Order: sequence, then structure tokens, then C-alpha cells
Amino acid sequence: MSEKRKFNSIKRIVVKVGTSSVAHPTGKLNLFQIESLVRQLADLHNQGQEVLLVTSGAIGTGVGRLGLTARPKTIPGKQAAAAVGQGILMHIYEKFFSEYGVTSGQVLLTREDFSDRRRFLNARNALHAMLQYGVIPVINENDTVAVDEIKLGENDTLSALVASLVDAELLILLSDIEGLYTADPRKDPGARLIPEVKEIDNEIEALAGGAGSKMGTGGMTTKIQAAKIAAHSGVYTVLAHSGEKDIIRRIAAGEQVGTVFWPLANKLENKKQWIAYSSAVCGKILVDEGAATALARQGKSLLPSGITGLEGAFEMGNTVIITGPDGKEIGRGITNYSSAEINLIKGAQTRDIARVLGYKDYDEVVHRNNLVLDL
Ligand SMILES: Nc1ncnc2c1ncn2[C@@H]1O[C@H](COP(=O)(O)OP(=O)(O)O)[C@@H](O)[C@H]1O
Ligand SMILES: N[C@@H](CCC(=O)OP(=O)(O)O)C(=O)O
Repeated sequence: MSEKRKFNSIKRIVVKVGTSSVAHPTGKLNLFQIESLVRQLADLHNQGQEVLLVTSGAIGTGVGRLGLTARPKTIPGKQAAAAVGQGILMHIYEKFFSEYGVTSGQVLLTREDFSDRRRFLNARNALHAMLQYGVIPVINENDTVAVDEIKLGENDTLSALVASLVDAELLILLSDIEGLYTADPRKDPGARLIPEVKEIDNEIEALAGGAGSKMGTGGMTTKIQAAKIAAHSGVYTVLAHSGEKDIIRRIAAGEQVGTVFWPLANKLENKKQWIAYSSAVCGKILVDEGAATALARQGKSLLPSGITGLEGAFEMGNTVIITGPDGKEIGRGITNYSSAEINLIKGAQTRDIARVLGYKDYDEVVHRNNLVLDL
């Protein structure tokens, strides 16, 4: 028996709609669907809930308006399509929200708005201010300026990062599928819907296949990753079909539709959420067995004596991955020393740091307060 979902006391909700939900396969907007989504969001807003919308569809809509037969392969082609499509998309959202008496505002984010701590805090302040003014933020990746190498590229991850950024309690991922199935139902007619996921383990991750249509990009893999980020941030995720009648209203009322992913009982504190999922990884520190055990099992900080090597060039304050002798990630954290400094002090005792470097700002290379394990 699945437990009753107690969503009625939830104050802040992030809703994500995929390309397949806002655009027809022709690349033209699915106006019926968009209007229905907007009506439900406006109604939640009228009930006093704070709602943020993350919407895909800029590139798909641009492709339709430009009369192209497929998504452009080149970066400038995608950027141009997004510039055209984002305007059309926002125009329609603004029109429908206004008709329902609600003010919306466009927010276009890039990966750096998450990875750079100052920009991250700026984005958080801007979104909180919008919510305070009673505005529904309509969010997408800034596809026209973000080139592929630095892009998130799909909005499942973006929506989970937004949910973590604003401390939402519920993330609703709306797609062209009823929820998570035991296999991709487009390929396996015997696949069964999984109504509830308490913990996203390897078995759950292995169920995910790629995108279901030529419009979608991430498929189920990125939705499960998004649910994982949300779970670590203390946020429920519900995955459901955007075309089902009154789907948002029903989910928010706690009805058992789609697949619900439960948040972890021990959510990461805000700074650790940022280290784990938003900050840019700048290098790797390799540690020996003793250090691996001390970090993973004894809650210790990383000292220079356990470090055997490193990869990449990084500065103090950057995020680094820490790997054990088997090459597997133990965790990631913010380093107190640069790669050049660590090269000099690796393997040394803490008392020798000052002698080797000529100064000692910290005993620990990565302090446990800035370290996230078990991702
Ligand atoms: N285990 C699974 N359960 C459900 N859907 C799956 C699974 N594996 C792969 N998929 C596919 O994921 C698709 C949804 O992802 P995607 O096409 O990226 O949609 P969106 O544009 O809404 O983000 C579904 O249509 C389905 O074909
Ligand atoms: N930012 C992109 C989203 C890319 C995309 O297709 O995402 P999704 O449909 O959610 O898998 C856009 O607006 O086209």
C-alpha cells in the first residue's frame, strides 16, 4: 500500500513541462495544453501557493516557426531557433497568465548561474523577490547564449536545481508519459507503472531509457537524476503525464497519480546541496585506503597525509572530486588548498604543512563541513 501523499500543506512548488508537452510534433505550440497548465498554476497561485514554472520548448518552437524539418545540428542553428522560439513561448504564457489575472516574469538561466556561488545567490534573491511580488517565474535555460559545452541541455536537471535553489517542497515533472515504468513502455508493452519510489538506488536508475520522441532530449535518465537531486534537497518529485485532466491540481491535492519519489530523511544542508549538484567540479584528489575509510565511515576531514595524487589544475575554494584507490568517487568538496600547493604537501603530516609551504592556513585540505559523501 502506498502512503497517502500529504501535499496540501505545501507552500512552494516547481512545475516542469517538457518540449513534448508544450509543442506538437509539428513544432507548433500545443495551445490547449499550455492554457490548461497555466489555468491550474494560476489557481494554485490564487490558493496562496507559490509556483515556479520551468518550461522547455524554445528550440522546438523555433524549429517550427523557421519551417525546419528537424532540430539544427549546429550550435548557432540551435541558438537561433531558441531565440525565435523563446519569444513565442513567453508571449503565449504571458497572454494566458494575464487572462487569468496573474503576473508572470521570464527568467533565463545558464549553468554558471548555478556553478558560481555569487551568481547562485543572486539568482535565488531574484526568484525570491519575484515570489514576494506575487509573480510566477517562467524559467528556461538561456539557450541562445549557452553553447553546448557549458549547457545543462535539458530542463529536468534545471528544474531540480531551481527547486533546490528556492527551497521548494514539491517538484512536478510533466511529460508525455504517466510516470516511471519498469521499462520504457514504448519498447516494452508489458512495462508496469511504479507508483512510488522511496529511494533512488542502482536498480531504479537502471530502469531509465532515453527520450521517447524526437522532440524530447533527456528521457527518463535525466528525470531520475532530477528526482535524486530533489530527494537530497528534501523535495518530493512527482512524475506524471501533462495531458491528464487537471493533473497539477490533482497532484497538489495529494491524489495518487504518476510516480512519487520521496525526499531523503536526512536532506543535505543548503551549502552542501550546492557543492553536490550546482558547483563546477575543477579537479580530482586521489586518496589512500586509510583516508577513504576516515572520510566515508568516520566523518573525518581530508588531511594531506592521505593524499596520493591529483588531477587537474584548481584553486583554493574550487570543488573537487575525491576518489579512493579503486578510482571510485567517495565524495566531493571545497578544497582549502590549490592543486599546486597539494602537490607539495601530499603525503605530509599536518604539522609539516607550514615547513613545506612556508605558511599554513588550514590543517585540512577539505574540511568535513564542506564535504559531501554518498551521491
Ligand atoms: N522506464 C521508463 N519509464 C517511462 N518512460 C521511459 C522509461 N524509459 C524511457 N522512457 C521514455 O522517456 C520519455 C519521456 O522523456 P522525454 O521524451 O525526454 O520527455 P520530455 O520532453 O517531457 O522531457 C517517455 O516518452 C518514454 O518513452
Ligand atoms: N531549453 C530547451 C530544453 C530542451 C529540451 O528539449 O528539454 P526536455 O523536452 O525537457 O527534455 C528548450 O527550451 O528547447
